[in-house]
Amino acid sequence: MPDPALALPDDLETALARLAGGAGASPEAADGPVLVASDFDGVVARLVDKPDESRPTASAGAALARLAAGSPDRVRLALVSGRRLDDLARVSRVPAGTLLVGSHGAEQGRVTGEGLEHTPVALSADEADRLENLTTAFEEVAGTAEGAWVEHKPTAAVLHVRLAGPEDTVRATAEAVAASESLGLPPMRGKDVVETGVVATSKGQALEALRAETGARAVFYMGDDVTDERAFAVLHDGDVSVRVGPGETVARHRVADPDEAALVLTRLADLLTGASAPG
Ligand SMILES: O=P(O)(O)OC[C@H]1O[C@H](O[C@H]2O[C@H](CO)[C@@H](O)[C@H](O)[C@H]2O)[C@H](O)[C@@H](O)[C@@H]1O
Repeated sequence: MPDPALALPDDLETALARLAGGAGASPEAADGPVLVASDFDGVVARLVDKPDESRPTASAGAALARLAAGSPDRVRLALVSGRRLDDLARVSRVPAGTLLVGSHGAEQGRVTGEGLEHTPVALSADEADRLENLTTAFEEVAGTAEGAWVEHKPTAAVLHVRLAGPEDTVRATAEAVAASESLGLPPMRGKDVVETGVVATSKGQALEALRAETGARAVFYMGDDVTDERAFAVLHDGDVSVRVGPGETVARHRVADPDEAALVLTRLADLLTGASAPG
């Protein structure tokens, strides 16, 4: 159960009710489910030092389970993450029926009763070469900064500096950015990470693909990082976008942290599954 002391801003409550087809919904908004899509780290799960140890907050996990169990005519659930897909399925523990996007859009899959269903990414020979060179460069950088380490993904390498000291962080980050650019690959700056991929993707493209796949009549998206801005940017009137935490955003709404994000998911579960949280 979310903290009963928490409350959502009135304009966000109104937007969620409209999205669900309640007060203020337009008459033509009758067909198709609502796609409820969310980022994972920093939203469904609090940020932690070791990505392997991330888990959904209890309230967010409960709300996701209710949304996944909702009628597919009314709601479809998706997580859209920078994590590799198999890692996202493992740490998020979302139930069958949930659609998953990993590696910022480079990987797509779904959770079924048998586990994760997806087609592994196939890199071209050129992409595989570039990934190997990039990974080698990032490993060299990490080797010079105590606490830094490299996460390996099917289409990207990530330099993590959350556990490095301030000076090492600045230097290693600059070196990883320079190494990426020297290979002709645009680096992404996330929260205590530099992430560089060899396949052009974005969470915005991924969200548009999910909208088409699910035949959604409206889309909800919530995220906390710069990569989520690409997803907010593809939303339009009738959709709902929520930024979690500080930072410039094009999202229409903002909540403070994962506790408030869990409250948003709980409200959506109340509205879209027609049942209140078990008390
Ligand atoms: O798109 P997201 O689901 O938000 O994933 C973005 C990155 O998340 C992970 O890193 C972040 O979370 C870690 C665990 O809390 C934290 O230690 C790290 O500093 C954060 O940047 C993940 O490891 C990355 O691969 C994702 O791209």
